[in-house]
Amino acid sequence: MVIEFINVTKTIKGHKVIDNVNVKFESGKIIGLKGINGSGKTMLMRLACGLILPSEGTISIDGKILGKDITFPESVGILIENPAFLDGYSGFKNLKMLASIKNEIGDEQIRETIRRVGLDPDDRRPYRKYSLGMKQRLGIAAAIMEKPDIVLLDEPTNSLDISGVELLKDILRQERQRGALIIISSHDLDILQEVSDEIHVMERGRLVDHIVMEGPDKGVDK
Ligand SMILES: Nc1ncnc2c1ncn2[C@@H]1O[C@H](COP(=O)(O)OP(=O)(O)OP(=O)(O)O)[C@@H](O)[C@H]1O
Repeated sequence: MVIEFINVTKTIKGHKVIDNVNVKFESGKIIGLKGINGSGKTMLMRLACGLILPSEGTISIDGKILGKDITFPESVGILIENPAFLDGYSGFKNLKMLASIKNEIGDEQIRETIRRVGLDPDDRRPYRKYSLGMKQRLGIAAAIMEKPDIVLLDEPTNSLDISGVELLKDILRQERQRGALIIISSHDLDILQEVSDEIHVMERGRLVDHIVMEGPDKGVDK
């Protein structure tokens, strides 16, 4: 699986929020996007999954151009900004509703994913009673439950406590092992350095630096 951006620019209300980006992301890697607030990380992720289309240039998934050959990537899990869950439903019921769209996974896989993010599948409390960290964990669960080829996580460490961050790091490594292409954004360089195989630094809608990480844990050594 390859996502390729060629000369991609996105202009919103006369403002270049993404400015001539050329980049290739490949399966089996954790790609970190680093940048301050407003640098364009969320926009890049929205573009990568077809939620918005470029004003100029092309984005392709395995050679198929988004907005032309395909509307969305076939298999993608997304956590971008606040996950949209139903307040009155439990975590399990929310995930079950989302899973019913594709109808690819059963109850046990949903329960297993809820456990993976450190929540209790038998917790009957409605989503509105969840803490911020629990909401974030459920959002991560929704993104990975169907074992998608592409996993996009925008600031996944937001609201997570230390144990949540550790859990997320394990999940990211397991997802890479499975062969997924994972893109995560963060303003926290330490976390990105720990898990990423590559880090792209964004500034004012541009990719200004590309760091390839090395180490026993990194995909580049495999
Ligand atoms: N709906 C919109 N209309 C106009 N400009 C927008 C809109 N949404 C975002 N922008 C602008 O796009 C730029 C990139 O925003 P983006 O949300 O991608 O940044 P980010 O790196 O994800 O920041 P953060 O860390 O704050 O989430 C910013 O300058 C922002 O003001």
